[in-house]
Amino acid sequence: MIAPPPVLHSADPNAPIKIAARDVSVFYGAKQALFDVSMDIADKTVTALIGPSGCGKSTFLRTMNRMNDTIAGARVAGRIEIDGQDVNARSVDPVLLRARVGMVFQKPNPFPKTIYENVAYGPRIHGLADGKAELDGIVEASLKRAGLWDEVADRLHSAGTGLSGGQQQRLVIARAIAVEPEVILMDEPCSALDPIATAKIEELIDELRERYCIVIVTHSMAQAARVSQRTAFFHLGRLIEMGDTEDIFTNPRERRTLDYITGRFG
Ligand SMILES: Nc1ncnc2c1ncn2[C@@H]1O[C@H](COP(=O)(O)OP(=O)(O)OP(=O)(O)O)[C@@H](O)[C@H]1O
Repeated sequence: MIAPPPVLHSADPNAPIKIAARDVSVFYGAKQALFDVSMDIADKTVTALIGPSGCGKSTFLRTMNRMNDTIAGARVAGRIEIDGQDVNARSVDPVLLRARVGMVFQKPNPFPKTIYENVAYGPRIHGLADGKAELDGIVEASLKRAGLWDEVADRLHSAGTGLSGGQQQRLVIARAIAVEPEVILMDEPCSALDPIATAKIEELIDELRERYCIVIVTHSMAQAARVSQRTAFFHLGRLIEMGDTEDIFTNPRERRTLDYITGRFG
């Protein structure tokens, strides 16, 4: 049997619940991809979603900021609350929701604009800055928090797409941070990166959890063990079990979880 990866950080049992999902199902046309998923996600914690390809991790992640709304034929049933507010309520503006619940994708996707504009765009359209000096301050603070400032301070007006893959991913994280999110969703944020860039993003995720609720989809169990405090294991569209990362990797309750983390399938 393959030994489970060592878990680096333990969960805080007192962390308040930020996101509550109840009986969430998702359909793509006639096909049901997610079945009655219920889960509480703690604030200021990194929660990893793991499971074999096609098990519904990304689909579930997208329910939290209504990104499934953008997929033709997708339908979400059940309830997702963030701080007690139903994210699917008619009164919720999905654009504002996606600022509160930012998202980082597998492939870095900076806008075809300068580094400065990538970060300034969101605060500008959401009216978060009163004048140029304040906007400059937000750009600098966001790039610093994303661990990128020192590498780009002297070229803020060059293209964001000219950065390395790892730098672009940190730029995208700075862009998400700039609009003062509460939650950051990450869908395999390191899968297009080399090991050094991956290590930097993982360090950053660990720093960011002091301020944000972070949910990360990852194919790498070693990564889940390194960055998360809570882990949810999905299989065939169902949540099989969720617990402290340490428990999931050392003492899972379910046979399917054990088989997955020990590499018997996946
Ligand atoms: N836009 C879509 N249209 C139709 N079916 C979809 C769509 N997106 C996902 N699915 C299907 O829904 C199921 C869950 O997919 P999802 O991408 O959520 O899984 P995943 O666990 O994130 O997979 P992976 O690890 O491969 O990214 C799969 O059967 C997939 O084929």
